[in-house]
Amino acid sequence: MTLYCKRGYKGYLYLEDGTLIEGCGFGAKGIRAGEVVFTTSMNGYPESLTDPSYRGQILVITHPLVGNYGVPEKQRVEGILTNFESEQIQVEGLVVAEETDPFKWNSSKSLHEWLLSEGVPGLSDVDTRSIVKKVRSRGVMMGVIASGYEIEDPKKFLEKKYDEIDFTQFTSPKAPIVHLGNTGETIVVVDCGVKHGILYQLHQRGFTIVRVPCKFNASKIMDYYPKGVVFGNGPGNPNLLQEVIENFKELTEYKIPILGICLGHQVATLAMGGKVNKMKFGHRAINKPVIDISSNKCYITTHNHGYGILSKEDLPPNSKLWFINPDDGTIEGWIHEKLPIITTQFHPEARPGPWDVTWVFDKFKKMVSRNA
Ligand SMILES: NC(=O)CC[C@H](N)C(=O)O
Repeated sequence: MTLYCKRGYKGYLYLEDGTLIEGCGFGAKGIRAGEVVFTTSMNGYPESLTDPSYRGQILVITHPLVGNYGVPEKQRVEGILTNFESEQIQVEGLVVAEETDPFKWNSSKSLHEWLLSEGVPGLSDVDTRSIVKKVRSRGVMMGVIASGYEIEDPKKFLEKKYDEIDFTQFTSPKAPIVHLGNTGETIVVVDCGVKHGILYQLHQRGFTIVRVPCKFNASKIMDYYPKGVVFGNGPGNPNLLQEVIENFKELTEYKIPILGICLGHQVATLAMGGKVNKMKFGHRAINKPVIDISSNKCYITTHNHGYGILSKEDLPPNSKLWFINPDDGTIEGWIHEKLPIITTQFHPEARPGPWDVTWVFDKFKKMVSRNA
């Protein structure tokens, strides 16, 4: 059967296990390598594609039709984006079953035009379910995506392994960035590639936010006289971030309230003596259940992680299990018993996803005012 490609060019996905998948190219013509991961989110592609945690990854969206509500114009509150998670597309490439032109009044461009304008290759008209089945049974693997080109020597692109690259060098700001609030209280956000959804939740609670480069040390952080510190999400393998882990440890000497989210939760775990390991294929979706052990309530939450605390034995000493994932038993959050530290592996800010757990930010605010 001949493939009709509406953008006029073909595309390919090569998987590390030797599989070659042919489809249609869209977005920018180009070839890129990355770890192939999938999300089962039904919506929220503007947020997912701009989430810096996806740096170094080729994202497969399992929802069968992507692009129908287009791409909005950027909107901001006090410099914080309210409808994207960062300034640019972060994924290395995008794979979908079908991409479509938009049918929405506030769309400024199509998914195709957006990828084109940002130089990101897309692949459509492929069986995304077969890719997911492979990734689920073999575990995540590296891949090469090509749009408008054939992949002649895929191995050439696969010399570097995702787990060995510190992607925060691409996603962390080079100098501090300030977003003013109205309470006079400052929170420092250690920004390894923080989602604007996290900044927005902090801003809504009145804090002035100082985003500092990922590797800022504890005394430089304390120079801002913060009331609390947030270690946010970010890309790649947390075990490579020794400097950030050391800074976290030093910061605990000040006994300042700390909230760790996703990569921040992993850094906190490693700093406090726990273990974080690679998962087989991770959690990426906007409908993942977590159980709050303290209340026995289940919440539906947003996830995007490929590493995690895989069992209770890997929790840091002196920490109390807070959230657990009932699907696979992995740890989704802990509370320190002696220091004011709380962490979540999931994303309490959602974006995209349900806002069931934004109360985690209220809990952090209470910790901050108790400490004031
Ligand atoms: N969203 C995140 O912060 C992801 C953390 C880490 N890069 C992981 O994949 O597990």
